[in-house]
Amino acid sequence: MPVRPDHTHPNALEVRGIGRRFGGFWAVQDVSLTVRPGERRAILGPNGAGKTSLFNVLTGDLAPSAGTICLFGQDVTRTPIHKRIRRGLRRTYQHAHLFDGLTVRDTLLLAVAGVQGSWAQIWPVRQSDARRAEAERLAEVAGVEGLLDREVANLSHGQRRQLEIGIALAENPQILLLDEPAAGLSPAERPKLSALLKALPTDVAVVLIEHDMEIALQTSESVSVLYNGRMLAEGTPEAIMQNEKVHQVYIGGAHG
Ligand SMILES: Nc1ncnc2c1ncn2[C@@H]1O[C@H](COP(=O)(O)OP(=O)(O)OP(=O)(O)O)[C@@H](O)[C@H]1O
Repeated sequence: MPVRPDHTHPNALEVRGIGRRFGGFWAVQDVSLTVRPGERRAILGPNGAGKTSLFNVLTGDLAPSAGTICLFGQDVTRTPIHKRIRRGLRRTYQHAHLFDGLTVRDTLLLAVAGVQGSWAQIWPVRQSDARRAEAERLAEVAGVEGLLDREVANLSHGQRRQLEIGIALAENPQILLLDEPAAGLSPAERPKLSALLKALPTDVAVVLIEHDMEIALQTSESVSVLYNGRMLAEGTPEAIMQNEKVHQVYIGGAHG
């Protein structure tokens, strides 16, 4: 029988002593972190700090070499991706996973129907008024409501990133992991993404990997800084801005 996630638990995500080794090299080492329901947390760190590897372990894309992961108090360290999804965890990737030949509306309808991966290219989704309404609601949250009939191939880079966030919000996730949503955006597209992140539903915990310091600090209430696979510092955006160690390895120009 499926275990129902307890979404009233004080911690949406609890990570203890997580490590991930590639051969003899620890890409992530002894990382612990707690995220409350609805919290907005940024993960910063220079190139190669271990941010994406940590995300991959949290989602189940990669198995950890050490440590435990709990979602709403339930241990999911060895739980496969699709079951973590059922427990309310979603992610976006650094490089968009979208199908160019579909319209924005069809892309969101498929997400609402729970159709994922390459099935989305061929799956005949049954449309109902409820599904159409939900797809339109997601388009609005993601700021692509004016583009519903446009083919994905004809979206700008920024619009694709917004659509990805809309997809990730289908079926009301409780924890959203966003892997560099601002990567590759033009300076003009960045404020729009920042506004979209700030306007995400307040009950959804958002963990965001971001190189753009301004976006990360503007949209988050807490920040974790990784360096060489380890947690270097944690705190409010203000505390992180003033942290000497963070200045040395990250703000001081070490990031790419
Ligand atoms: N599959 C892999 N095999 C071997 N080493 C890997 C693998 N994936 C990541 N690494 C190494 O682990 C370290 C952390 O990489 P990771 O991509 O997690 O860092 P990151 O902080 O996300 O970097 P970036 O900001 O550049 O995306 C790097 O040294 C990387 O080369």
